[in-house]
Amino acid sequence: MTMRLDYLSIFPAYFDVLDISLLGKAAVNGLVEVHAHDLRDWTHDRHRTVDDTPCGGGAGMVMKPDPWGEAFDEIIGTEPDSSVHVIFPSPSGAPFTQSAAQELSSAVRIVFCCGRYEGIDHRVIDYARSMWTVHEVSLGDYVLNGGEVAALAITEAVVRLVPGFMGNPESLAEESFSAGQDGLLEYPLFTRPVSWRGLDVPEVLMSGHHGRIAKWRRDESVRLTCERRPDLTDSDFGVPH
Ligand SMILES: CN1CCCC[C@@H]1Cn1ccc2ccc(-c3n[nH]c(N)c3C#N)cc21
Repeated sequence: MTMRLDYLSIFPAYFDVLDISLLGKAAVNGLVEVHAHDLRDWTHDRHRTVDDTPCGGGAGMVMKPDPWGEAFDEIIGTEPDSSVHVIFPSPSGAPFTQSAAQELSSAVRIVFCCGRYEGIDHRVIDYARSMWTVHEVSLGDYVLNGGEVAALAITEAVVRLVPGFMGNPESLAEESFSAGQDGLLEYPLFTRPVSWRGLDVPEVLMSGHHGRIAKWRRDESVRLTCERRPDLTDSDFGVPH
């Protein structure tokens, strides 16, 4: 089943990058289908206006609802369909998580609505909620200038989980935040040369003793998680005292 991805933005060129790397290969293999759209194509004035001053006053400009509605009609349609997932990146959205990426990886259709200025007229989101499955999500607790970078990050997190996308699906199981890692951060990685600029690969990893290697890796994951992400340690991971 091909996953169709649509991107609505006043900077559609942001999504040209999706033609390269693994994502480009996935498109070639028919796993995903990518369509980027210029929101200004649904304006009707000479200046192709997409914004206006905020009702109630305040700084900056707000994105007008009209172009979004007309773009929705043409790109998605005018009939409700809960199988269509519409994503609004927003600093006030719910944190985007690996489990959200996992859920979205089985979607047949995802439409990214990339706002700019101060944001999008809220009625656009309300209308979308009445028609499709809407996700207002945030990439993290910092401010970007628009939703495009978030849409790209979410795309990569989702598409890499689509069955058939990754050459070796087993590699997904050992990653940070994946279910198989018990919510722990990934352990440190090493490869050859064994000694580099006076720095050596931990001896245990060269021992060939799989049990000891597994214990070292688990201990390192617990140590790193306790140090860097105490918020993920909802229980005592048997932290070595
Ligand atoms: C700067 N400007 C005035 C303050 C409010 C935001 C606005 C810019 N802006 C407009 C649309 C839009 C969408 C997402 C984000 C965003 N920022 N940080 C995240 N984690 C984001 C996500 N995901 C920012 C956006």
